[in-house]
Amino acid sequence: MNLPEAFKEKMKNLMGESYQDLLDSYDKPESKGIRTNTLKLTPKELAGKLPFETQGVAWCQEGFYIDHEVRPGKNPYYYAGLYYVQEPTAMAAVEVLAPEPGDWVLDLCAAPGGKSTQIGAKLQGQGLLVANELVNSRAGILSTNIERIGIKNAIVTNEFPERLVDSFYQSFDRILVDAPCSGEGMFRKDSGALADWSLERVSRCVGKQEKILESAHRLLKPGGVLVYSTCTFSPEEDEQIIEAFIHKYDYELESIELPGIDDHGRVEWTLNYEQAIEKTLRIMPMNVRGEGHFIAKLKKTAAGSEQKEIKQGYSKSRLKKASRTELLDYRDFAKNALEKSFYQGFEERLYLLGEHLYAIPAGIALETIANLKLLRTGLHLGTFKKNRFEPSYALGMALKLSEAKNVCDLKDEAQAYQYLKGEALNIRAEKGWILVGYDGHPLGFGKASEGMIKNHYPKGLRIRKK
Ligand SMILES: C[S@@+](CC[C@H](N)C(=O)[O-])C[C@H]1O[C@@H](n2cnc3c(N)ncnc32)[C@H](O)[C@@H]1O
Repeated sequence: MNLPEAFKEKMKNLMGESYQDLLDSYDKPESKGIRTNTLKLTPKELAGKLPFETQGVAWCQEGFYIDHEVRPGKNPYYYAGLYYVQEPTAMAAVEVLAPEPGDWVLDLCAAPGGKSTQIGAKLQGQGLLVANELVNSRAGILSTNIERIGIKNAIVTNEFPERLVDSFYQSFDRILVDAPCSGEGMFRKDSGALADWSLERVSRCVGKQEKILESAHRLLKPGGVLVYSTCTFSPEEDEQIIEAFIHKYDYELESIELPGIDDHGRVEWTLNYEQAIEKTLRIMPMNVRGEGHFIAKLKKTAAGSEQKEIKQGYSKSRLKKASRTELLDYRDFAKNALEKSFYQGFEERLYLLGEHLYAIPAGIALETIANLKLLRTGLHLGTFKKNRFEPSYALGMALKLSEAKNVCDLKDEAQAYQYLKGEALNIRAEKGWILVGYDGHPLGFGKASEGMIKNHYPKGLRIRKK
């Protein structure tokens, strides 16, 4: 691999004897992985269904290595949201974050959503996930991934991290900062990171990371956990930034124990020889089957001294509580198409954004999020069209087949592709909205009439060919 000279020189100076091992690792094939979506099934159930070989990932019970020839995005189970395609070492950061059902969790740099979907699965629908992404086009992809995985309790924002502080000052139990970085650990996998690399880029990344971490500090509850991760080797973006952070704010570094990874941050790569840096984790590609990462786990030991109140922006919000009459068509749909056990829990949390109906996550006060640029405010249930209610893709993916009254569970892969391509299905079913699934898991909605199921799979997601 053609590595930049300045990078090689820097790593040679830092790594000494093990430098050659790092160089050799670039000639090995990249590792590919998938992670089970435990909102839908167990790892064992998934492995039993897949048409390709899998091998467990030591540090993530839900993770599997797959052969580098396999194309996991080309399988109906992928579209059914049964797994997320994720590089195995990238699964480690959320294992360290270890969110629990009921937690309020913020993923500050979230797109395309590998770690957010992992957090969403660990929350099991309880608590709150705020997935934030600064770049608008990337935030759209994040939102679609969250929908495909079937996460009900997530808000997707498209903001500078500091803009979240007015709404969520010291609100989160756990925050992940999977920072934008110089990507040195991804050179094998991502030719863009290799082409863009320079020493100046490393310095620019440090500036961004410092700002993001400062916002994270203001957003985290006292006693809360902050996990910082990068996919780069440069000490400026790893050990040094964490050393400076714990010297500036009241945090303690916590030791990280992950099966299969036993390498730590280098105290000798810091500026002030902070011994606690040993508690951070380095994932180096010559020691582990996967790409390079750095992870630090920090506990906030004292409250911030700012006297900050959550801003009230309710009057500016376009989101409004839905009235009884506005909800008539939705209620008709819900009664006829869904099991009560699915929808009764969010009856009091129904909000309208224009013609779109959302069930916002429990515990969120509208005034706290009113001023934010929101891409998804919880579970998008559907859209009112000329006094009709049309269920959304997100709703289809958040349901179990057993929670819909009218269901067509396809067993044939060719028929599943027909649906995913946007074609009508020649199947006779009870008239009305019907949840179309493949092998026990939803793919999306259709509408049955006269011996046909009309396709309602979103146009933007349809696949062109098998
Ligand atoms: C390493 S990627 C995140 C990957 C993601 N966590 C995942 O697992 O799929 C970093 C993200 O930070 C975003 N970003 C770039 N500049 C940023 C900034 N100044 N503040 C916050 N996020 C930023 C990038 O657009 C990118 O999506």
